[in-house]
Amino acid sequence: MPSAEPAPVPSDLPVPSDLPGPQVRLPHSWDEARARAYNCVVPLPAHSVSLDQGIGRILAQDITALQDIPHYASSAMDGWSVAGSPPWIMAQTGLRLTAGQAAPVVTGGLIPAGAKAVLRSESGRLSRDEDGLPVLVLSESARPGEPKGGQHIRRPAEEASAGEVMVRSGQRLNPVHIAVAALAGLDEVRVLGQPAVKLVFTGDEVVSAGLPGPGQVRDTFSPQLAAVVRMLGGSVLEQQRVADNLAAMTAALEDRVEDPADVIITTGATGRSSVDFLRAAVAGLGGTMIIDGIAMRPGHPTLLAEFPDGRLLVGLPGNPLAAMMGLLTVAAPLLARLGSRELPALGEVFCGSPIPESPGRTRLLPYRLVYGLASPTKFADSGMLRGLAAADGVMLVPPHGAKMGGTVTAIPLPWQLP
Ligand SMILES: Nc1nc2c(c(=O)[nH]1)N[C@H]1C(S)=C(S)[C@@H](COP(=O)(O)OP(=O)(O)OC[C@H]3O[C@@H](n4cnc5c(N)ncnc54)[C@H](O)[C@@H]3O)O[C@H]1N2
Ligand code: MOO
Repeated sequence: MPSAEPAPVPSDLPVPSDLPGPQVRLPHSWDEARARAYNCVVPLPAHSVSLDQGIGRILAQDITALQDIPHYASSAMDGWSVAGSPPWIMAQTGLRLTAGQAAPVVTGGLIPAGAKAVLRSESGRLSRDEDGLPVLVLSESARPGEPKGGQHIRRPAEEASAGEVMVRSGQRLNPVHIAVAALAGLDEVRVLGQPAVKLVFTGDEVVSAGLPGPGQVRDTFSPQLAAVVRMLGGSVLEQQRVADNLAAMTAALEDRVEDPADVIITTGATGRSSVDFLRAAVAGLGGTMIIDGIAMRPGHPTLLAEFPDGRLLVGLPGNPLAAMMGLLTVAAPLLARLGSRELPALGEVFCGSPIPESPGRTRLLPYRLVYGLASPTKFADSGMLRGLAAADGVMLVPPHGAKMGGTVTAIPLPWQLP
């Protein structure tokens, strides 16, 4: 007898589409999802790091000179510290000079008290006076009037006075700023918090080298995601591949002391079929969904969840372009807020071709600017990357489409930002 009940779905097979098609309303519009990702967290606290760890970080406190820089008068030339007019007799090193005395000095060396100038070695020569005593005289190559008062002496506080601000808070620190911090007398700098990110890639069919066989695909995430996450302000702690099963994903998402990530970004397994185990792993670890599906294409399965210990998870779809669009929509604002930065600015472009409606979803289309007009690139299906590689930005086409010549919002690409 045929049963009235539907046949049970074997647990190892994908459930046929209960994923959102055009008829299913996804919980968040693109704008809502982006705002939610920014607003669901607070900035990580500022902290002190050693100077070498400070490069590239954003300064959370002015760098102030702890003493005068330089803090003593020093010579800018190899030669002699001198007082009064030539000839000079040699004084004992370390003692105060009186008029008519000189003492040898090297570049950077301490200028003795009483010295009025430095005579560089080319401009002086050792000689003897009428009594046969050694004296320093001007050489033939000395310039007229040399040495002038204060010549070749680096005065104290010439570069900064004690207490003077040398680098302002808010500055992204380059290597020279770090050298200035050392000059100011600091051993550490206080910087804004920076989210630490762990990347977790799924896909048993994914191969990381060579040519993939039938049913396999070459990994397009590990070569690029860490770099893009860094451009978005995250520091990448590690990248990990996990097998396509619940236990492996659960283990990768568990909190570990040796792996203190603020944010975990996963790729793949975002579908709602029984083989897509990401949601099950999040639920099993007591996680809460903050964003579970976005009315956008590609990238609609992108999710954002929070674990009970405060760690965040961004789940990106496995399709390569969809993942990048999820990254720009959810990870970019999340990392910006955690790192105390503004919500990344959006731009506007003029649309170079009419784009038909697509009810219920925002389309994210990589575009190229041609004569000032933005035209969608080719090769921009969800599973492709060529279109994004060639793009000048990504257009946000609203559900009702766009007219040729009309303005549309555009997301700048992280690798094209100044
Ligand atoms: N019945 C339905 N099926 C699917 C729907 C739907 O609405 N109904 N949506 C499709 C869309 S849209 C997306 S996006 C994907 C999301 O799938 P997952 O996040 O579960 O991703 P996977 O199934 O693991 O992989 C999808 C695709 O991506 C390839 N992939 C994965 N990792 C990599 C990598 N490192 N490098 C290159 N390519 C990768 C993987 O081989 C698959 O081809 O679901 C659709 N299905
Ligand atoms: O919309 Mo899926 O997210 O095509 O890639």
